[in-house]
Amino acid sequence: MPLQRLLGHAADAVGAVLAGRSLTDALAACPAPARPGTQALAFHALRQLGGAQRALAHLAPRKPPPEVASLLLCALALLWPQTDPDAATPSYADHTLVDQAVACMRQRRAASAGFVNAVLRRFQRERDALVPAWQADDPVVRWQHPRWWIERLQRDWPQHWQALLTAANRAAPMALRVHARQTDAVGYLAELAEAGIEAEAVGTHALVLTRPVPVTALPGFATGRVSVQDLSAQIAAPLLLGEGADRLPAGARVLDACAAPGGKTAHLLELADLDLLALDVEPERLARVDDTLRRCGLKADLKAADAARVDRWWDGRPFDAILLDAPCSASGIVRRHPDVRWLRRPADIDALVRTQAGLLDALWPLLRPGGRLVYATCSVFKAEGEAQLAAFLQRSSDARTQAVPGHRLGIAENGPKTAGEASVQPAIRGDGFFYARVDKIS
Ligand SMILES: C[S@@+](CC[C@H](N)C(=O)[O-])C[C@H]1O[C@@H](n2cnc3c(N)ncnc32)[C@H](O)[C@@H]1O
Repeated sequence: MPLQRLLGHAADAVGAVLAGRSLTDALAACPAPARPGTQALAFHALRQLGGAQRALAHLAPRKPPPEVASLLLCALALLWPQTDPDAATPSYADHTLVDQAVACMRQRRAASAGFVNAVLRRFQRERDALVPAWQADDPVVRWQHPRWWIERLQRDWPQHWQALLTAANRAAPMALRVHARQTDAVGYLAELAEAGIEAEAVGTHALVLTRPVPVTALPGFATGRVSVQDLSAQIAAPLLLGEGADRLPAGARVLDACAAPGGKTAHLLELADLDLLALDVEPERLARVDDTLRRCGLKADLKAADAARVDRWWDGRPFDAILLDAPCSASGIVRRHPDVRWLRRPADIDALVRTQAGLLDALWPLLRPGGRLVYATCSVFKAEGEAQLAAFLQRSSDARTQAVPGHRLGIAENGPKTAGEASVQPAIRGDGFFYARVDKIS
């Protein structure tokens, strides 16, 4: 597919994000054959958006129309000098990029093609002086995140905020979970090798691919032999199930309160025979849980409901275990969703914290004495993790926790916390997550 077409689609996607839509939705509107290439360009543009916006404001003081601005932002991001050797950068020669951006603009809005050409060529000429100066005086340019986000990480993680922001701009590895009832990581590694796919086993049922592939290329994907799931997301099911004397008995009654698209639901059922109820407030998303379970040959009761409105869905029978994988800022998975940092506002975090607390308070009474609840968020913000848990423990006298594993930052400095994980290399660590298991005193 010619670069000029991909640039046009990427500009549409970035324009949609700037207008407040999610990148996932924006990419769904892109023609299927162009989607992988468009996604690579849009990911790159959003990972350099702080710098590209500063460059555009400097080079075009009079705001260009949105369709011109979004194309320029994509091209400026691609011309942005890359200082992180581990960053994933689409590699195009500068002159090809400029030519193709101009050709794209000529097709879309011929009157602006000369302007696009002038802005991009001037950036090429002046960037060696401009970029270091902007990086020195503006954290948004230096770290490519909104200022409030950087400040929150500085407050929460005074030792780790720089490593977190650097990691957030790298590509995420493709991690897999094999179906424990069908095979294990070592067995599946052999199947991958036969299919010519390079990977490393990083746990009994977990693997990481050297290079991402389409899921349809994975042996047995259609029949549930393998699923795509980040390494940190794979902590939830074993944490809820426990081990040894602490292991949940077969037939235990389990609630997965925020289940869609069903990655953790399937993992739980692959590892244990459970009487499991999976809820999600969004019926269309709940349908994806159904798809996941069918593909993996697993069964659960599914209900579309607001978990916090207990009177609308609970039959009065207490649960032995509850997984609350709560809605959150997604600040731990920005590697996979580079739009999230630009879409969120500080007030969203406060609202999410209130929602999470409401869910914890509504679900806790549904747990039998002696039961356990795992609270999880894919966030690195303490307000959605440590602080949320501390507040819950303070108002719940019958709750006990070891607060383990706590915040998982997805960076080497946050060291391995569970035995099976010691072999995972820093470069292939999981997403940022928070996990706590809370037990109800009997
Ligand atoms: C982090 S995702 C869950 C991911 C899922 N556990 C998995 O592993 O595939 C959060 C989910 O919570 C759902 N949700 C948000 N508020 C909810 C509520 N009040 N009750 C039930 N589900 C809710 C969202 O629709 C979303 O699907």
